[in-house]
Amino acid sequence: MSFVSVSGVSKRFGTQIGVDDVSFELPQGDTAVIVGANGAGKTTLIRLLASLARPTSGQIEIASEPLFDGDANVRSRIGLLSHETMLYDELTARENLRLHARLHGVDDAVCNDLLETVGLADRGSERVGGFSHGMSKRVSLARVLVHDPDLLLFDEPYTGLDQTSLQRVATVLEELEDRTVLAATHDLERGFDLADRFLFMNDGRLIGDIDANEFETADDLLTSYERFCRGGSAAPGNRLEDRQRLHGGSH
Ligand SMILES: Nc1ncnc2c1ncn2[C@@H]1O[C@H](COP(=O)(O)OP(=O)(O)OP(=O)(O)O)[C@@H](O)[C@H]1O
Repeated sequence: MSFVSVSGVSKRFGTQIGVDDVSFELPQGDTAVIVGANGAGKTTLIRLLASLARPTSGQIEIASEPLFDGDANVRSRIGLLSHETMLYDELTARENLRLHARLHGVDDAVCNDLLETVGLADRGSERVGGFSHGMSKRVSLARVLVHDPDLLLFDEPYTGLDQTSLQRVATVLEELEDRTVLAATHDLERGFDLADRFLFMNDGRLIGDIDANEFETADDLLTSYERFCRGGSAAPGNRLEDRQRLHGGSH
């Protein structure tokens, strides 16, 4: 059964199209990775699912509840990791997590566990304002996990990270196996390690929705990405002729 249902969703900014008539279903526990060139609509789609923006048209349902104009509690089942850290610089890492835990009525104890998970157990008493980008991102990731959301949204989770933070973030994301995850990334190699499915976007449109098993290697994914997202040509799909095209006719 679908946990996320996106049906005919468009988002316009005046005459500018952000997302154009996008539809897909995501079953509970699946991870879909959104790929596409700059301006393809990835962030806009993530923001719509996080209910930070309202679609111009179309419907979004989470756990069979409408995301807009329905029970607002559905929003507490969503966690977003975006470009903004959503942290208070003047508070310590642990205080930031505790504040979020209290807002969601979650026991504080989880905060220390999550600092451990993101590799910052020994830095929890330091002000976040003094942290590097990578460390702040790791605290943000811990914050997103505090209330144990059912749907996790990640917008470019790997961008600008040092190797230690990159490795840690990648490991945490790969271990979220039972969660429903939608992640937008330009990092095709890490996206390949994460995805059950790939959503290819171009000019706001969903031009392909492909099972990760269709790609044997990250290079296969890159080839398709170059062909469909950069070239902006025909949409890949799950039909046999598309598969043959994606794999150069070898399957
Ligand atoms: N607030 C806004 N006002 C006007 N246009 C916007 C706004 N937000 C996004 N857009 C436009 O919508 C389109 C999709 O943008 P979006 O940021 O979703 O793309 P993206 O795939 O996330 O790109 P990137 O990889 O560069 O982050 C772009 O043409 C962008 O200029």
